Amino acid sequence: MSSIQLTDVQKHFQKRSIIQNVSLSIDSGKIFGLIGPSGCGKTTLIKLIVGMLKADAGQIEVFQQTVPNYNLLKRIGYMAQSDALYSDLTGMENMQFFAKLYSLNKKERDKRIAYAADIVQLTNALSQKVENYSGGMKRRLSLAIALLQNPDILILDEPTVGIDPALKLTIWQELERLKKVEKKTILITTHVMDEAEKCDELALMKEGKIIANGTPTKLRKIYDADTFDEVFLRAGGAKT
Ligand SMILES: Nc1ncnc2c1ncn2[C@@H]1O[C@H](COP(=O)(O)OP(=O)(O)OP(=O)(O)O)[C@@H](O)[C@H]1O
Repeated sequence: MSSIQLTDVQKHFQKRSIIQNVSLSIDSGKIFGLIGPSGCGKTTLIKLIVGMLKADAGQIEVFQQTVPNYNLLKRIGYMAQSDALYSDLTGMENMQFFAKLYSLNKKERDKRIAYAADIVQLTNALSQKVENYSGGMKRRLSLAIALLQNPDILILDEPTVGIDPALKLTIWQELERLKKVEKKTILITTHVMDEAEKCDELALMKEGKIIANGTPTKLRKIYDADTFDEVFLRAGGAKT
């Protein structure tokens, strides 16, 4: 069953067509990767799914409900590409703020904050002000906030940028666990080709269109490529 369904979605910015007739179905309980060159429209597509942008044409449904829909907000955890954090507050204060926004009660709040901080290994840094965090720490805090409300769908825009390989591994292990054990649906954008390999399904975007989709194995076959770097380069028209 699909959690996210897009039908002929279009979006323009100042008469420039950014998303062109995109149709896509994302199954429940899968990790779905959106890949493609910088500027191809991945973030725009994600913002349309979250309901932060309105499509000019087409239909977007999440759990069979048309987006935007207030009831869906609680069911979607969204991690944006640019961190939306309060830099003069501590990590803990940021987490508390968002947990209250999601209407979690005190007991749930404490439990979810402890869980999310542990996953991104920020427990010991929660008393520091965010203005003193490194770029990677801010990304980790943003990811923790997306995990806070225990959403059915996690939408993560380049979640592992600036995060070291060991922690990246931990985060991927948790994403796998969330998928397998908690049956979450995870939509992720990435430029990192070894992460693309870890997704169950992928959509390859170019200039606002989805030019191929399927499992990593299928995409490698389509582009007659051994690695995902090759898929990416060949899809972009590069001669390899
Ligand atoms: N609010 C906006 N107004 C005008 N143009 C925009 C706006 N947001 C995005 N764009 C343009 O839309 C195109 C797609 O941008 P988008 O951020 O969706 O790409 P992306 O694939 O996520 O890129 P990256 O991988 O670099 O994050 C770009 O050319 C960008 O400049």
